[in-house]
Amino acid sequence: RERGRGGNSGWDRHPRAGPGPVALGSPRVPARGPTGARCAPRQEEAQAIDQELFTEYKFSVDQLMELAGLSCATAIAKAYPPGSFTKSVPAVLVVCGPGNNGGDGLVCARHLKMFGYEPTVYYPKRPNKPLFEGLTTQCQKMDIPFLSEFPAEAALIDELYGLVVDAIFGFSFTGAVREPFGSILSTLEHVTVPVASIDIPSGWDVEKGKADGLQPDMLISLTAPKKAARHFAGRYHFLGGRFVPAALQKKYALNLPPYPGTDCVLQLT
Ligand SMILES: NC(=O)C1=CN([C@@H]2O[C@H](COP(=O)(O)OP(=O)(O)OC[C@H]3O[C@@H](n4cnc5c(N)ncnc54)[C@H](O)[C@@H]3O)[C@@H](O)[C@H]2O)[C@H](O)CC1
Ligand SMILES: [K+]
Repeated sequence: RERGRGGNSGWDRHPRAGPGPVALGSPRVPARGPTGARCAPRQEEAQAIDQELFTEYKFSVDQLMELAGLSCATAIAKAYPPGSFTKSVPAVLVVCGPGNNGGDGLVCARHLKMFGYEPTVYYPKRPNKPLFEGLTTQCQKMDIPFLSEFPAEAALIDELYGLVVDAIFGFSFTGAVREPFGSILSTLEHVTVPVASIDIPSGWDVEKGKADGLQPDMLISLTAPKKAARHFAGRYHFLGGRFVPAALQKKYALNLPPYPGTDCVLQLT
């Protein structure tokens, strides 16, 4: 399947409410919306908002991760409904990293299973913490397989799966990619099935992006699109993580576009 190039999502210049289902293969053109919005947290700012949600607003990580992962599965179901897969089953490979982005991936995998997909998880570096152990057990108890090795060839991923979820790194990624994630990302850069990245395309500098790095077909920005999102050129850009209280949005001048109705995601492009 050819991966779309929808152009820069332009969310920072033209944020909008963009409800409605998406047909695979029909890239959407960003609508013109109100200008002057500023919803591009820098890396430290994204981390500060995250911390404030925990320390001042007394949310727990589990709560926010559940909402983040649910947003990701919901956005995926809108862009790639199970019936749009060309394979006999809607098989999805979810690649999870060592931090909270990886936790979002585990939650996303669980909800994808609930939505009728056949997710498989690859989770090579598992933190020794009850939260991640619990999320792993939940997936295992739901008959979600965990791979013991990453497929060596991109072609094998293309053959077995119709979609890859990139939950390797989020807003705390810095420096050069360390193994085993360097090899994993090199393989993922060559797959032809769509890649959906959670929060930030893994391996990208959180602010500057990475021109020769992973180029996902979908980006699900959580809380607010990060600075690097302006370099996203895939077809689908969604906003998820509808949990930032109005006062916090105001404090950081996030100027987020309104979510439609009771939806937990908003399509930006
Ligand atoms: N407030 C929200 O919007 C929420 C966002 N969530 C998600 O959490 C991530 C950020 O999670 P965090 O644990 O801070 O970091 P990461 O997952 O990005 O990664 C940290 C992890 O990665 C390792 N690491 C860092 N750099 C490298 C490198 N160069 N090579 C190899 N490994 C690296 C580091 O050691 C850590 O182990 C955010 O993006 C959202 O996806 C939460 O779900 C809560 C709500
Ligand atoms: K990611």
